[in-house]
Amino acid sequence: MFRSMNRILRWTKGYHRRLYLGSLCSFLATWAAAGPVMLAAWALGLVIESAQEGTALDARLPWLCLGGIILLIVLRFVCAYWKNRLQESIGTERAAQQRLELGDLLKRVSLGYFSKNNLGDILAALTTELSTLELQSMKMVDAVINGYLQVLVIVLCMAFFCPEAALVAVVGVLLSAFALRGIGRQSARTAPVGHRAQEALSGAAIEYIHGLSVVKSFGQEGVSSQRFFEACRANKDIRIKNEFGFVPWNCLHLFSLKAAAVGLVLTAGWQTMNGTLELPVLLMAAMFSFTIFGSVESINDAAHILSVTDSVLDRLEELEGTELPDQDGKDVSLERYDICFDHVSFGYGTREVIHDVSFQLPQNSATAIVGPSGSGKSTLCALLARFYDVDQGRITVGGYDIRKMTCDSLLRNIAMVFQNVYLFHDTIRNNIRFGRPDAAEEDVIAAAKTARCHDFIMALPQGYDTMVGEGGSNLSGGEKQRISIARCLLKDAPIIILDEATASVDPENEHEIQEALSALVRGKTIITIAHRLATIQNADRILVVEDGRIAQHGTHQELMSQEGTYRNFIEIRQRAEGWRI
Ligand SMILES: Nc1ncnc2c1ncn2[C@@H]1O[C@H](COP(=O)(O)OP(=O)(O)OP(=O)(O)O)[C@@H](O)[C@H]1O
Repeated sequence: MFRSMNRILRWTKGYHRRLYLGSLCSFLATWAAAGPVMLAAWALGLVIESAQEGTALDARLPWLCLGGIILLIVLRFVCAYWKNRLQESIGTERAAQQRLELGDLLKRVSLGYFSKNNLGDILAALTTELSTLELQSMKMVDAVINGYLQVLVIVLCMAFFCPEAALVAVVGVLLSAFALRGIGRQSARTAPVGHRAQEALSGAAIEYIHGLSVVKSFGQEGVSSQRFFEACRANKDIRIKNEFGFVPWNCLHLFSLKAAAVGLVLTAGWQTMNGTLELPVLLMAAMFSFTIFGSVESINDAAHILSVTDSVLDRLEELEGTELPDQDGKDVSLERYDICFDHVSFGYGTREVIHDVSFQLPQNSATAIVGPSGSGKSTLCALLARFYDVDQGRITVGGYDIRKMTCDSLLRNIAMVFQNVYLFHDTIRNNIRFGRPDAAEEDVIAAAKTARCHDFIMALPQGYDTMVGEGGSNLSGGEKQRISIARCLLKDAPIIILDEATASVDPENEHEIQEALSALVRGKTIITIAHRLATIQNADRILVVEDGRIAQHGTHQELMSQEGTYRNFIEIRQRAEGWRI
C-alpha cells in the first residue's frame, strides 16, 4: 500500500506543497471535529466528579466549554475549506495535464501502433482509467496519510495517560494492517483482470457503435451485437467475483478497528475503576477513540483503490514509454521539395508489401500512381508522410532523409486530401482553420471560395458557424471533400498527396471538386493516387505499382507506346476488375 502511495505522490510531482498543506488541514479538521465531543466528555467527567465529591463546580466551566466548542467548530470549517481548496482539484489538474501529454504523444506515434494496440485500450486509459486516478488519488492520499497520523497521535496520547489501553489499540491497529495487506494483495490480483475486462468492453462498445449502420442495413442485430453484450456480461461477472474476494478481508479490517476502539475504552474503564485513571480522561478517550477509529475506516477503501490506481499507473507508464519514431529527429526547414525513394522496402508486421522500390519525383512535378487494388499505392504515400517508417532503404525530401526530421517539421510541408474525409465535431470555420490555426477570417473565406465551398456554407442557416457532426456526418461526401481541400489550401504546403475519390459523386460535385483541386495543386509537388483518366494523362509522370513494385514508369505517351500492363490497363480499363481509374 505504501508503495502505491509513493507512486501517487510521484504522479502528483509539482503539487506536493498543496498536497501536504491540504493533509495538515485535513488532520486539524478531524481533531477539530473530535474536539467538541472531547470537551463535552471532559466537562461531564468534572460534573460527575464534583457531584461524587460534593464540591462546587467552577462557574466559568460552562462558558469555557461553550467558547471552546464554538472555536473548534469554526476551526473545523476553516480547515475543511482549505483542505478542499488546496487538495481536491490536484487529481483533476494532473489528469487533465496528462491527457494533454498523452494526446500529444498519440499524435506522434507511428500509425502501426494503432494496428498493434486495441483502440478500446487506449480510449479506456485516457478516459475511465485516468478518471479513477483523477477522482480517487487525493481521497486515498488523505485517507492514508491522515488516517495513520490520527491513529499514531491517539496511541501516543493514550500511552501517556494509560499505556495498557494504548497497547490494546496497537494490537487492533496491527490486526487491521494485516487485513489491509490482504485487501491490497487481493486488489493487486484482481485489478488487472478488471482493467482487461473494462478495455474489452470499451473496444466492443466502439465497434458496436461504429458498425451500427452496417448492422441495420444487414438486419443482423442479433449476431453483431453479441460481442458487445458478451463483453458487458463478462465485465459484470468479473467485477462481482472481484468484490466477493474482498469480503472476508473487509470484515476483518472493520472488526479490528472497532475492536481496537472498544478494547481501548474497556481497558481505560478498568483502569478508572482501579483508580489509576481519572474519570474525565476516560470519557474523553472513549469519545475520542470512536471518532478517530471511525475516520480511519476509510483506509479500507484506500487499500482497494490503491491497487487499482497502481494498475492504472502501470498502464499510463506503458503508454508514456511508447517509442516515438521521431524522438531523435531534427526540426528541419526544407529548401527543396524533390522526393526520392531509394530502395525502399516495408511490411506491416512480418508481411512485406513494398519491395525494393526506387523512384525520383522532381520539385513542382505532378505524379500519378496507378495500380490494382492492394498493390501498395496508399502505403507508398503513408511512408512519404512518415505514418510508418521504412524497413529498408530511405526516403528523402529536398535531399534530407525524412527519418532524421521530426514528424512535425516534415508534415509542415505536406498537405493530404483523403478519399474518406474526416471532419471534427466543431464549426465549419474551425474545420477549415485546422489547416492553419492562426489564419485570419478573410483567409478562411478566401480558401473556402477557392475550394468552391463558400456558397454552400453561406446557404446553411449558421454559415461558417454551423457545427459539423462527428466525422462530418451532416454533410455530403462532395461537401466534405471540398472543405478538406479548403483546409489544405489554407495550409499552403509545397507537397500535396491526393487520393482521388473513387466513390461516384454527381457530375456537378465532380466538376466543383476538380476545380478546387486544380487551385490546390498549382505550382506544387503533387502525388496523386489517380483513378480518373484525365488526371493520369495530364500527369508529368506515371508510376505503375504492381504487387509492391514499380512495374513501369513514364509519361502517358511513353507508357502507351510500350507493351505492358499500363497499356493493357488503359485499353481494358472499363472491364478490368480490381483496377481503379
Ligand atoms: N494497416 C495495415 N495493416 C496490415 N496490412 C495492411 C495495412 N494497410 C494495408 N495493408 C496491406 O498492404 C497491402 C497494400 O495496401 P495499400 O492500401 O497500400 O494498397 P492500395 O494499392 O492503396 O489499395 P487500394 O487501391 O485498394 O486502396 C495490401 O495487401 C493490404 O492488405
